[in-house]
Amino acid sequence: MDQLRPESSSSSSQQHHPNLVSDRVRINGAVTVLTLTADGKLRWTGGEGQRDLTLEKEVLGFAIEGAKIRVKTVVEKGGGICCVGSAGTLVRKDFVFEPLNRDAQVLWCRCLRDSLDSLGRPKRLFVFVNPFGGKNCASKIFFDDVKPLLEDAGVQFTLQETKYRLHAKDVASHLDLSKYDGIVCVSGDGVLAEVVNGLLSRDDWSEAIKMPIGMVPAGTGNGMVKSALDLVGEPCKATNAVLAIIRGHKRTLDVATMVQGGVKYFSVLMLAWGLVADIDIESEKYRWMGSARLEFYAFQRIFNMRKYNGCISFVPAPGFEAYGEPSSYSGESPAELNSSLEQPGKTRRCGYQGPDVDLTTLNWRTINGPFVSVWLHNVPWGAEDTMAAPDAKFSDGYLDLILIKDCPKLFLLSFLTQLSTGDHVTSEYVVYLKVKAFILEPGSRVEETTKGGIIDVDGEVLARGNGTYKCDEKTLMAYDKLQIVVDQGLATVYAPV
Ligand SMILES: Nc1ncnc2c1ncn2[C@@H]1O[C@H](COP(=O)(O)OP(=O)(O)OP(=O)(O)O)[C@@H](O)[C@H]1O
Repeated sequence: MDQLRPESSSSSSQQHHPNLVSDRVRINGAVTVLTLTADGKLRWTGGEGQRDLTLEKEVLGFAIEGAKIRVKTVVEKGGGICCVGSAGTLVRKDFVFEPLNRDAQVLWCRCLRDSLDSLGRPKRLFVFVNPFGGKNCASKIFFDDVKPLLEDAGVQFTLQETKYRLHAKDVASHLDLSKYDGIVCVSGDGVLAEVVNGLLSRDDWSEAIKMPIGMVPAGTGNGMVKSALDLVGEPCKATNAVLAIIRGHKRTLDVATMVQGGVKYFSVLMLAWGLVADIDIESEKYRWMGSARLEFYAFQRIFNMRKYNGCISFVPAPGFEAYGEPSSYSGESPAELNSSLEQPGKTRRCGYQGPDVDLTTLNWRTINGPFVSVWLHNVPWGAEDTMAAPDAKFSDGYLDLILIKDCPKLFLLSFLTQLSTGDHVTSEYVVYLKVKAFILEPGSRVEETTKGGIIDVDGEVLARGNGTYKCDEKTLMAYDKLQIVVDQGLATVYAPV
């Protein structure tokens, strides 16, 4: 047996990679040489010439079956060791080999185990499944696509179906995180936002928020997972999303802290006020239409275009200082913010209180309304078919602001159709810039001054003005001035790199 000692991972950067183990084994009844290299390649010669599997990319795990070893892999249909089908689609495929004696089997298992362990993949995951997200198919997605891959990879998981709104937040705020390597949301963006809010509400928030969060698309929007997969050109499919989690690659993600008085909310995806919020939230009336409700209601909003009074102030990112008029900080002073929850009789504040920056010293700019649409975005995609902010980055420390002050009604048609490509931001009616901090002062509709608008954050209603859809429902914040500051890379998500 040509066996070499396992070498440190630093050797993987060398050009010639020594073998961890190389030995004669039986594959499909024929004896051939199988080699595991120190750079993580499993290589053999079969009937069709030399074959190889990359541990990092294709191998999920392995299992002992009598004298054989079954290697669980995922390969592209039409490539790798699978022969038929359309390229780009990932399929599970087993590769079975039989070492020629018991000692060799033990050695193969040890080397495969050590190699897989050195990849730093998660071993224990806490999985949320929202059975009512999207088209109510999250449970099916979990059992058909997620569970088999986790089992192939030997990942232990604890499954929690969400039973009510904010259930994921409640669980994340109390979960014993020492038992898990990551949290997974088989859901839309709403549950992801709840998990982030739960983690940041804990006393140990600074450690808790480092817990990697994985996303599997099973909601209506799925903007975060679409953004993560699209960055590397992968399709927004459950299999690709689960593989990103199993492989354990991570990215940091900016978190926006929204504050109004003593009330806080942490956002990871977007804030919309005006056109986009109205379409997103008010189209709920037509939920029975399925996804067509958005287009249907968008037409109503275009031909009956609303404008909103109000004002926005922002701290521009370097290079965007020319937008708006210079102004000074008009939000609550740090002292005011602190005093709002520190009165006698109020409970002790726990959890993250937002970034510790002196907003009064920053370079504020202001734009006065009316506005057709105000939209802040943290990542490029707001939904699988909506590239809201093509220049947005996961952790650049800024939110992308997409602003329409005024425009012809018919422009909104092209605006909405161009959302699928991101071309809308190049329009003469759209202002597109990056901001570090933001103050929204939402006002009434220009045409019906007794009515206000809706503030939509990560797909949920943060605040509703008078006379809006479902305006009697309680919301976390009032339809009033609110302040947003971005924390660079505060959260961590599983994402292919
Ligand atoms: N069992 C439940 N009953 C009612 N609401 C729930 C339940 N579980 C989760 N939710 C709520 O559903 C909301 C949306 O969840 P999710 O993120 O999965 O989907 P989405 O894409 O954001 O929205 P959509 O519901 O439109 O698909 C979240 O606010 C969450 O709190």
